Amino acid sequence: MTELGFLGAGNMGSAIMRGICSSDMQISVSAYDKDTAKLEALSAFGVKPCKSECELVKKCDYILLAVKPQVLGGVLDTVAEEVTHDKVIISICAGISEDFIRSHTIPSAKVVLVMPNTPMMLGLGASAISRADGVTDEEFAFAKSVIESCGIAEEVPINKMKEIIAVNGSSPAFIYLFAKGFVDYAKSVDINPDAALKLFAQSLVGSAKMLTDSGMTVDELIKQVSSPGGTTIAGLDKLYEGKLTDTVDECCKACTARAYELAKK
Ligand SMILES: NC(=O)C1=CN([C@@H]2O[C@H](COP(=O)(O)OP(=O)(O)OC[C@H]3O[C@@H](n4cnc5c(N)ncnc54)[C@H](OP(=O)(O)O)[C@@H]3O)[C@@H](O)[C@H]2O)C=CC1
Ligand SMILES: O=C(O)[C@@H]1CCC=N1
Repeated sequence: MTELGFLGAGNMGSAIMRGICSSDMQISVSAYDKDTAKLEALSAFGVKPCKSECELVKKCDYILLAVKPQVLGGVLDTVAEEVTHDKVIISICAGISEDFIRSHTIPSAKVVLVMPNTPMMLGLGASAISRADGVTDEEFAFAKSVIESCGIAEEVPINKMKEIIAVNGSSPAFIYLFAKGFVDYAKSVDINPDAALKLFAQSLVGSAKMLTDSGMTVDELIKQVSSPGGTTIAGLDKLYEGKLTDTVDECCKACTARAYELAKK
């Protein structure tokens, strides 16, 4: 049976493990985390705890790196001797490149890079995925199926894995901040914030479905809501005046710049 192991069982690692363990994938899942309480919680899903990073890497065919980028170099140095040519390393660490992983393990390490997002916790994740040279079609298909156990996955060129972070990895936070603006407004005009949050959240779900399923472009969808002389145009004018799309562009660029900084650590 294929052995998949997780280094790190925090927010993202545990979300992916729960996704796999609730799917019909016939694989053995193991994990190591410094916090043994996290491993105990996952044992209820059938995840086997390991006592060290090295024990995990030694036993597994696929190793999924789910620690913070800032500690990854040290973790890889610890396990480097256990990384062999037949193992596949799947990394979800923001900013981390295949070269970084290879420089801390072996030059020919097989690497799959993934940028997931927190909606994975509900099985509604959106992950960008890419493979470095040397990963076979079969190995890549396996890695993709692991990620797809908790949402959708889209292949992205490997040299765009830092740029994509703003679009799906970090964007849930940007969307939540946007939601906060609407709920705060509702409160300010004496509307129950819980009702407002439900209405705004359902508007997000519905709008997302329109984006993917209506067959219309983003501009056409905006126009469809904007009755001539109506309320939407009045609101949109303020967003254009505030240069919302320029601010989003700056936000994405800052996100990408930080990913390049993390890549150097
Ligand atoms: N959160 C997000 O929205 C996203 C995160 N990512 C990436 O996912 C990765 C994990 O993020 P996230 O799950 O949020 O972080 P968490 O802090 O929730 O999880 C990381 C876990 O790794 C543990 N850990 C630290 N050192 C080791 C070690 N040597 N061996 C094993 N486990 C260790 C941490 O323990 P302790 O807390 O005790 O240090 C923690 O439990 C990051 O690289 C991040 O860039 C990618 C996309 C989205
Ligand atoms: O903020 C971060 O660095 C991680 C990567 C994408 C979302 N969270």
